Amino acid sequence: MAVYTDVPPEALHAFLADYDLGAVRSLKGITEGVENSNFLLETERGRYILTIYEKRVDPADLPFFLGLMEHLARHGLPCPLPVHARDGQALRRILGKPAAIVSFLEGRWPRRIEAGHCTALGEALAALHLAAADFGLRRPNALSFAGWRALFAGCRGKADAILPGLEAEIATELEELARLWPNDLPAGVIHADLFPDNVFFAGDKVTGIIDFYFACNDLLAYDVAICLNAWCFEQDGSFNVTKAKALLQGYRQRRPLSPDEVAALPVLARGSALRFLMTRLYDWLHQVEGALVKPKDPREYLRKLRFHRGVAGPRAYGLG
Ligand SMILES: Nc1ncnc2c1ncn2[C@@H]1O[C@H](COP(=O)(O)OP(=O)(O)OP(=O)(O)O)[C@@H](O)[C@H]1O
Ligand SMILES: N[C@@H](CCO)C(=O)O
Repeated sequence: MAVYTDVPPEALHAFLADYDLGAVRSLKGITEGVENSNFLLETERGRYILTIYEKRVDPADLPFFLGLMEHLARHGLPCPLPVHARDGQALRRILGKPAAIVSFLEGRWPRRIEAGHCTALGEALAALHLAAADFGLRRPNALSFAGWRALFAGCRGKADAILPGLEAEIATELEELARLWPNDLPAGVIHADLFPDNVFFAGDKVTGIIDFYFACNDLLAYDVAICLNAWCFEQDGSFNVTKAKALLQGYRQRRPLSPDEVAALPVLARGSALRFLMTRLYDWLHQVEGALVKPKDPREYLRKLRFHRGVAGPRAYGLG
């Protein structure tokens, strides 16, 4: 459930008075998502999403996120287009909190992932990387090594309650990855959280890419590795090489991967698995009493991490 802020009609009317969106038809809270409050807003002009940014998003990052969505949408990517108020600003305030209105995107995220979704996803991801190449703002990845170490420090002495030996395993992994991490691969703006619930489809066609609130500058192939983790494992934990092959083929059709990027995939996939293991572990161990959001299982990402640690090389992902 992600509606943390209640919007009384008077507040909505005062807020919308600064836009050219016509009269309000309805405002409905959207229960999916966890970070922000999202509403489906219908006005005389059409359908929009109103997002109120809650505590976990740093307001200083919002110009990057909104600017990136606008840049990508203007380059033909199916991303939310921020709506500017009459003063020219897309980032405004409602009830004392930062807020923005963006265009509504059609389609549904896939509940059952097929290889065809993975091909289209790969193409869309490569298109995003290419289109973002001339985006002017920068944002370092807060969830890279320093971020992982900070999360780990916050879990010290508690991780083994989830699985005996987990703390030592993470400590070793952090050390190994720091030693193996490639620093000279092509870098640029990445989405960094392109999970199935952030990609809308109509059939096999991508109609929407949302949730840019982890986007940042990092290695482009790291974004591919995030998608391998999020899209190519089955419910029973097995890795589906057909889906991985489809994803990589789709990506490479638009943006070829260099031999060094291919060779680095197992390490990047380990790092990406560790990133989601750490955020999930932290959230699991710091659950707020009475919170409406059920934390996601960190063990899913531990299993993925172990899989990538065990692969002999990039051939495991269907690359010849
Ligand atoms: N532009 C859009 N068009 C259509 N639906 C949208 C759009 N943006 C968001 N939604 C809907 O709102 C839901 C929540 O959005 P989102 O995933 O961005 O929430 P969040 O709380 O910011 O993120 P998180 O997934 O990290 O918790 C989505 O699953 C989708 O149903
Ligand atoms: N996609 C993340 C949560 C939101 O960023 C996860 O599955 O852990």
